[in-house]
Amino acid sequence: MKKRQLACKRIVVKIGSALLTANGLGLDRQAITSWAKQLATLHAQGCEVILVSSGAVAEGMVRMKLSGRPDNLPALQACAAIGQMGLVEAWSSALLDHDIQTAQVLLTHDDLSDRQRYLNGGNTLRQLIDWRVIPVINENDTVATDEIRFGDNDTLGALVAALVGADLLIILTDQQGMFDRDPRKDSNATLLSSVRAMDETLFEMAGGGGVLGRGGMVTKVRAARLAAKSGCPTLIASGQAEQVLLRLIDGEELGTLLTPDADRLTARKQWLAAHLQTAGRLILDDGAIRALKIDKRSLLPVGVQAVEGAFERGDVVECVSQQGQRIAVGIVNFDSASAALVARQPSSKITALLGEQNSIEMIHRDQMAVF
Ligand SMILES: Nc1ncnc2c1ncn2[C@@H]1O[C@H](COP(=O)(O)OP(=O)(O)O)[C@@H](O)[C@H]1O
Ligand SMILES: N[C@@H](CCC(=O)OP(=O)(O)O)C(=O)O
Repeated sequence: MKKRQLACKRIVVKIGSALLTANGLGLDRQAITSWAKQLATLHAQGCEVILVSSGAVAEGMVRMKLSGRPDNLPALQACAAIGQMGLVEAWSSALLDHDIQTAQVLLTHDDLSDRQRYLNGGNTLRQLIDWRVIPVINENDTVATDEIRFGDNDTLGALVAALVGADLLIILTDQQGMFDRDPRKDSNATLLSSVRAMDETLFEMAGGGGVLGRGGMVTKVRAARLAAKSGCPTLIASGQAEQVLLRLIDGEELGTLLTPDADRLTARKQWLAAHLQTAGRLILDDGAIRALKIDKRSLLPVGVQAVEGAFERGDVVECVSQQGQRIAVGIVNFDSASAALVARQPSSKITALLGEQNSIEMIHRDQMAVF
């Protein structure tokens, strides 16, 4: 059997409302048990898994015995708050059966567009991953208004994949994958096996969602394009297919693969180069250059000899050798004054110098492009 070659050390798995909520009858606990078992197998194989799970509103509706989705915002948000309890409880107990801890992470669009909160969110997720915890992420529906909401969790999944530098985004839904037209409307629709995420014609084939889902295939294509910009491929597949996650990770040609045009490193470099102006420079010693170029590690303050320019936490800075040779660019975790204070200092001294910090790295590996 032909197999796909996919990197899958760090994966984001998004499970949609249409799939999770057993046709509007509340959470499908049997399905959750099955996905949790597959996630546990991947976890045991050393995979780092981040889950983006919808279903709060649908579960809230069932708990409140509502026959339809509320059409006013406070009722919708209240439903999400009620249902989110059931959602995290279901995932937490299903994964705990495999001795895996979970963490609830609720995000809004604002959290990921503000550079400080973007960095904090990324650092927290990385800490959870390092502790081998599976984060269970959803939109923070109780505070999200139209201006700040993602609306669908496909977009959230893609932004999380970019945030943590995932190797792969898997979107599980109620169809076998992406078809050349909506299979719900046309039984002659053909399943696409592999496409370029940036192919514009995909939008002509992607339709809207069902009663329970929010975005349909359009938001999944948009999500795949967002993920592709950070070099991450997306798989869209049926959550109902037997052992779907294990088979996808094994490379079986299930569902639809949406491929990025550039690999992760190139994409990250392009993104850093295109979107952000460098605001300052860090002069590195030889040990730090070796750590970045050969050991592929994060940049620690101890290897920074000097700090040039005025920058804020979250700005992009250039890392250069003492001879001025460009080594890397990346998003810095300290402002220039703090960076100057901790430069040349061991990590153990950082809290004493700056107080409790969200991160002790000057630039995290995931936020850096090395030349
Ligand atoms: N080209 C297409 N291929 C597959 N599904 C499509 C396509 N266009 C529209 N859809 C619809 O998208 C739906 C899945 O999206 P959605 O209802 O938002 O689910 P989810 O909650 O899983 O995100 C499918 O049930 C299908 O009707
Ligand atoms: N945040 C919402 C999910 C939004 C939603 O349904 O998105 P999707 O699964 O992409 O169709 C909830 O938990 O109900």
